[in-house]
Amino acid sequence: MPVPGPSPAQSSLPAAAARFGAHGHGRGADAVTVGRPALPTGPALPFGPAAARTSHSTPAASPVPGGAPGGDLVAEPARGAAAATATPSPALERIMRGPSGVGTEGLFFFTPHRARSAAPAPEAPAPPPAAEGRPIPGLYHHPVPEPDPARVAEVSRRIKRWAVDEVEAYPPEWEDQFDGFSVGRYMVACHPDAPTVDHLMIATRLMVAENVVDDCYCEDHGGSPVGLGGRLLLAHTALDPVHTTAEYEPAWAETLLSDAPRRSYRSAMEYFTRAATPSQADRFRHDMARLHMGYLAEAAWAETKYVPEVSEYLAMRQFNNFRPCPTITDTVGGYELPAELHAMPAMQRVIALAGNATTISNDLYSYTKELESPGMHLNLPVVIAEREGLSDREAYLKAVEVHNDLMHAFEAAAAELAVSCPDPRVVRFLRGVAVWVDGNHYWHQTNTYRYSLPDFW
Ligand SMILES: CC(C)=CCC/C(C)=C(\C)COP(=O)(O)OP(=O)(O)O
Ligand SMILES: [Mg+2]
Repeated sequence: MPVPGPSPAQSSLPAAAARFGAHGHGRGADAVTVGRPALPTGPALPFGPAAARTSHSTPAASPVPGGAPGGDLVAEPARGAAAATATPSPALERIMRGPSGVGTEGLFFFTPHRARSAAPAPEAPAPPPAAEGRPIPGLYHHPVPEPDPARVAEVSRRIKRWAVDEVEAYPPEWEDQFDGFSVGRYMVACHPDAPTVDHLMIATRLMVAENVVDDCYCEDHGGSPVGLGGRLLLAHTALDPVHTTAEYEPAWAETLLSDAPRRSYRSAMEYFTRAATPSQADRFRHDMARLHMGYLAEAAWAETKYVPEVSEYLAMRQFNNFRPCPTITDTVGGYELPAELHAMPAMQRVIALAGNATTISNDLYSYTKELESPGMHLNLPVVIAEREGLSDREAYLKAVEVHNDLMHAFEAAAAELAVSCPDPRVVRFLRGVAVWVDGNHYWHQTNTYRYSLPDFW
C-alpha cells in the first residue's frame, strides 16, 4: 500500500458515493428523552491496561498499532458514558460510571471530568460542524454528550490519511462526501471509553471498510445483487485468510489489493488483529460472516423482487446488521470479554437485541434516503406497509414501536445478565454495548448531511 493505478475496484468506486453521499437536511421533530431502566451495580471493576492482563492467558488488547508518533496525545478518554442517560437511575448510573470511592480512581477506564491535556495536531482539519438534527418523535433513545472535539478532529485527520494514502478507499472528488459521513464523530461518540486515539482508529477503519464494501458491492451505485456472493466471499478472505498451496497462494494474495473493498477490509483487519486477542478476532470474523449472509439474503430478495414477511425481514436484518461494531467494544476499550462469557446464550441475546435495535433505528433515519433510491429499497416501514396493508405513515409509526420494543428488550436482557453474571468484564462489556447503541443513535440523529425525517408528525 498504497496500491497504484486504477483497478477493477475503481470502476466500482463511484459506489462509495452512496455511503458517503449527501442526502438532504433534517426536518423538525420533537425530542424525546427517556431514562434507561435500572441495572444492578457490579463489583469494583479492575479496568485499565494492566488489569486487562490479569485474569486470562490471552494477551491484553492494547497497546494498539498504527498510531502516529505521539499517538497518545489525545489519550485522555472522552466524557463519561453516564451522561448518555437522560434520567438515569442510581443503579444504572453506577454501572455506567464504574467504581467509586477512595482508591478507585485507577480503576476507571475513562474519567468523565478530568481535563484533557492535548490539542489536535496542528495540521488537523476542522471537523464538520456539529449537526443538530432532531430525534424521531417517540423513538426510545438516550442522548449522549457531544463527542470530545479534540478526539473527533484527530480521528478525522487520521482516517482520511488511511483512506486516501493507505487503501485508496475513494477517489479525491468524493472528499466532501467522505467528510460528510463524519465517521470520526461517529466512532468517538460510540466508544467514549477508548483509552487512546489509536484504539479509536481500530473501530474507525473497520467502520469505513464495512461501508465501502456495502456501497461498492451491494448498493445501487455500482453494487448489485448480481454476482454478489462471489464478490463477498472473496472479500471475506481479507478477514479470514485462505490457506492454500504455494502455487495458488500468490494469486489469492494479489486479489486482496485489487479493489477498494478488499484493500479496505485487509488493512483494517490487519490493524484490528494486531490489537485483538485471537478469540476477539475470531468473534469478529464470525460476526462479519453473519453480516455477509444478511447481505446475500437481501440481494436474493432484490433479484427475485420478493417482499419478505415482516418476520422474515426482521430475521434478515438481524444479520445485515450493525452487530460487528458494538461487539468490538472490548478491543477498542483495551480489555477482553473472554470467549466463554461472550458465548453465553444470555450474552448472545443481549448482543442480538442491541444490534437489532440499532439497525431498525437506521431503517427509520434512512427511510427518506432509501425512498429516493432506485427500485424498492427494503426497510422496516416499507415492508410493514407492503405486507400489512398500512399507510406509509402508519407503517413508519409501527416501525418506531418495533424499535422501542427491541430497545426495551435489550435493556431488560442486559439488566438480567448483569444480575445473574456480575463478572466485571461482563458488566463493562454490557455498558460498552449500551453506549455504542446510544452513540449510534446520536450519529444518525445528527447526520443531517445524510439523513432527513419524513413529514409524518
Ligand atoms: C457498519 C456496518 C457493519 C454496517 C453493516 C450493515 C449496514 C450497512 C447497516 C446496518 C446500515 O444500513 P444501510 O445499508 O441501510 O445504511 P444507510 O441507511 O444507507 O445509511
Ligand atoms: Mg438504511
